[in-house]
Amino acid sequence: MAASGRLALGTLPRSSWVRGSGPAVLSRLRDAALVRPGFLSTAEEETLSRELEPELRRRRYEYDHWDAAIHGFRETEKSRWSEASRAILQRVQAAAFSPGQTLLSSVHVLDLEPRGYIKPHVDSIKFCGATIAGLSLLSPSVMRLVHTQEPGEWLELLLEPGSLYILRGSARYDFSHEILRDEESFFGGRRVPRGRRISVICRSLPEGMGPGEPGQPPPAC
Ligand SMILES: O=C(O)CCC(=O)C(=O)O
Ligand SMILES: [Fe+2]
Ligand SMILES: [Mn+2]
Repeated sequence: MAASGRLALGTLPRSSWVRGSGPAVLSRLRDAALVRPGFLSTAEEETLSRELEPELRRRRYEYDHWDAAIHGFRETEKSRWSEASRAILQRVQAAAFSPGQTLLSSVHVLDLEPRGYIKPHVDSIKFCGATIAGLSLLSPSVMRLVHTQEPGEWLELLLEPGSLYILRGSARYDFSHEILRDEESFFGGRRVPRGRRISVICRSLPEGMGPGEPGQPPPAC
């Protein structure tokens, strides 16, 4: 049963979802890089994918931008949501953001095809604030964080469908993040085969920028 399966997830240790180069980085990022497996019920996953599918299907997958961080993707910035999806996004906001943080008014929806992947990057500090929170749908994937100054320091997050990840503070500013391509998609010794993955990403505005001010962020963050 899906419901009992989801409950059981809560009893598994953090090491089932988060691996790292060592205990120091694991402990330092304990509150900065989080995964909440089973954050979405299967009904909520279906609500989101049903709503997103028609909008995504109108777009083409993009490839081969030599300087682009993301390959094999299509995306949209969505600001109008059904009531059911708004309730889900409110749960994300409550789980990931503090009451003082303002969110970008549109939510970033990214559809990676099975061969699609995201190269290491740090989200623009000009357009995105301290917190990034993402829901994963359809396919599991592995997100790797690598310290931008100390490449030996890394963390890997196993992102199952229905999970929520949160990157904030040091994990967001001092570490790059990437989504591994299918050939490299392992969580420790465990192969994590990549299929099509949709992510729904909420971000805070840079501190001191109001939601209605000029200089709204461009789609790519
Ligand atoms: O798909 C994700 O969860 C992350 C996407 C990402 O890193 C980005 O758009 O900057
Ligand atoms: Fe990113
Ligand atoms: Mn982006």
